[in-house]
Amino acid sequence: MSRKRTNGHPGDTHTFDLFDDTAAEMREQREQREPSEPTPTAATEQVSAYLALSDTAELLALCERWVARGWLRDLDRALVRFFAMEAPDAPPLLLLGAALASHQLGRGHVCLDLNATLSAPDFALSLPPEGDDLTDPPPLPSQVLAPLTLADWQAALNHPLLASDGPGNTPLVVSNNGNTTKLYLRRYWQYEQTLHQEIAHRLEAMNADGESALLPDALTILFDNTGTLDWQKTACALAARNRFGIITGGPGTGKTTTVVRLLALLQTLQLAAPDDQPLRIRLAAPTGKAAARLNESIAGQVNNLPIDQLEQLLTNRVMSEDETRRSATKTRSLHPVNKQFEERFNTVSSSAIAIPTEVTTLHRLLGAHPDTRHFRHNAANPLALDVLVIDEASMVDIEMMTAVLRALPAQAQLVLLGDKDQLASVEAGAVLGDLCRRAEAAHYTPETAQWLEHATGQPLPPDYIDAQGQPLDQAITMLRVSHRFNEHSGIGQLAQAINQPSHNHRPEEKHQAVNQVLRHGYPDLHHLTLTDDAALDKLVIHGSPDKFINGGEGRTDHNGAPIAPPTGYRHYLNVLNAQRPRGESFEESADAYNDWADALLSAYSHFQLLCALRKGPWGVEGLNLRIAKTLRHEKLLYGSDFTLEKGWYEGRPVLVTQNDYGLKLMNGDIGITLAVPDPRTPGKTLLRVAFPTSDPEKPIRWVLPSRLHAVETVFAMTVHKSQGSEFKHTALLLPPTINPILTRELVYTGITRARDWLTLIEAKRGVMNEAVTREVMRVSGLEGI
Ligand SMILES: Nc1ncnc2c1ncn2[C@@H]1O[C@H](COP(=O)(O)OP(=O)(O)OP(=O)(O)O)[C@@H](O)[C@H]1O
Repeated sequence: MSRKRTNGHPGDTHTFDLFDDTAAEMREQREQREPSEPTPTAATEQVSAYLALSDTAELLALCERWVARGWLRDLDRALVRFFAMEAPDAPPLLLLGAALASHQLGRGHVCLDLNATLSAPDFALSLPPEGDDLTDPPPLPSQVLAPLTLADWQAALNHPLLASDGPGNTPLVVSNNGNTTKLYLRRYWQYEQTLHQEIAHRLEAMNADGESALLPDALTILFDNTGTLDWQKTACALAARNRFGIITGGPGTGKTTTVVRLLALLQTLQLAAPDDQPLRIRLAAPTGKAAARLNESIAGQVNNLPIDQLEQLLTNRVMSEDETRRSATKTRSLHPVNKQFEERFNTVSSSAIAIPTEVTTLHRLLGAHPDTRHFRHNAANPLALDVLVIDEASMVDIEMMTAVLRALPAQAQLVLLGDKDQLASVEAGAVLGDLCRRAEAAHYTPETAQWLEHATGQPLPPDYIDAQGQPLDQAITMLRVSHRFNEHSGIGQLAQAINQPSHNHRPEEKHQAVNQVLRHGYPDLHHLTLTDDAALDKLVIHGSPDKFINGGEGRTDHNGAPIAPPTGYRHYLNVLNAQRPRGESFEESADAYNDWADALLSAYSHFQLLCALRKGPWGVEGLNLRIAKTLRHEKLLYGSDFTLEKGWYEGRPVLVTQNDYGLKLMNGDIGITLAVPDPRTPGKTLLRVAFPTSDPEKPIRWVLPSRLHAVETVFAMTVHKSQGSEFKHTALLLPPTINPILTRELVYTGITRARDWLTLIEAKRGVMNEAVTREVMRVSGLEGI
């Protein structure tokens, strides 16, 4: 094949004539085909594939076919159409790049990596869509891009109206770094630039707290000397030193525990300075569910803080200084925060060391304007705070993270908490994962190691010290010891085996490690390979406690408290029936109905089935209906097939899928549908959905089903939606065939939702092994900070 081509400069030619001769030949062949000829063969599809690179109309037609198949979004095609209209001389190859770059956003990537796309082109589209029967398929990207080199593609991206390498206002940005080329839509390139700059500025400006003479003593009060390297103490020290910090760790490694101590530490160091007011600290999480969970655990932990000892430390310090110069400080330092401050920041006590206990969502914190991308707080109207802590930061996408950093005052400190190995947000940008790529080996410089040893009294092992460490490395701590799952926990061991990065291990090694855990006979883990429907039905009804050692009896948690055996959905439906209030009037018996709903919601959190897919018999849609029918068969639910599939019925658990500020419901909230007395018709009932609130005065929000527009039944929940939640017994169902969505991150995220019990279900043996050796390819340019 001849490769006559130009470099696509508008001055050179108006058409990008890559493979021109071949394409012309092929077009001719196709035109000669009789209209009555049967459907296209592989050869004629190959013709379309080549034509798409030389002819804009052909490319648009191909995009159309991809959209019809669900491989590309309508949005992506619309963008390309628009570019083709605005710049008719745009090379088709540039337009193809734009379509694929736009498509990556819908799949979580902020840009298109051209090198990666050329080596695995079919990953650039949503292939294969669930349930596609693949008859008459359009050409695949691998067919379209087969003859292309990186240099060809780079040359085609050279179009002054549409693409530049950064400056200007072209809609596309091409970023060349060494041998890699990435194509961005400008907005996302801009987000990355802003994040880079904001984080780099904060890393340059260290906190005065890092120099405080009080730091080592305060850390000694907050952390017992265990004789081993305490990463939680290290995390607190580094976070106090830097204006930007990350604390990452798996489930139960003590992220919340650490951050509560960090807040006490920061407030103590602040009060030791002569002229400072208590810090204004805000806590936030990306979803309502995650915020509620942090709220709960923080409230529990704040009471265990050694506040008296920290206050004593402050008093001693003040007393030891020049009395006259410090007398004012003494009184002010230890003076409780005033009422207004307490109310504004919801601090826990009237102590001077004011620790906030209320967690808000990021949308609320920034002041989201419904239906726009804009927030009330931004660079021109920054947030009024000194410290912002964001939990579950792995779920924050690049757009939201940029909005947060833009709205943060320059002097304010940002601390991100999260599990770097979890699935990233479904929106574009795996910010936490990207920033933590080097967290495993720490890469602390000798200078940081020396400072840490002084602050914490702990020398760092040489493995974590690297003279080439980058500034960002110095602000990240990875917590490495799970306090919830010890070496006797199958959940913990499985998480660890799955989480070994594939580049360190051959797939067979990983399979072996995973299978060893599955076969070991851990008390909290059951591995189920489906051979018939009965086992799955039994699991969702009863939880199959008989499959666990001792029927799940006799286990205790790390604090010695007994763990109840695993349950299925019968558990909450029993509570629904057994504890139904007898009150005739919903209003007069409000407390009784609230207590009932509260007990029911708590019982619901004992079991959750998670799955990977949305569609098909192994996806949320198929499983929801199947489980509802199974529960009806057990006389635990009632309703026709139609009602169970599309309507409302008592016992229906629902998941909120979009924030609704009017109803005060957040994406991720779970509610349960209940029949309560109808105030207008005595003796009759009506359905209302009970949602938990964080308001002790009004613990349940009762909502009429007709007001709920973005909810879905949640007998089965996707792993993506389960992020930020945790269930006593989690059952993770993997479908029988491998699918691009099944990755190590997905399986890890699913199994770490389990608090006490995990049932891992393989619809067909072997899928788990395949899934755990496939990693999400995170494509972004967030590196080198
Ligand atoms: N250093 C420690 N020593 C003993 N127990 C600890 C320690 N740190 C945390 N814990 C306990 O371990 C459990 C998990 O801690 P925590 O909730 O802080 O972890 P986490 O990383 O925030 O968990 P997750 O996000 O998975 O819910 C808690 O019960 C906590 O009291």
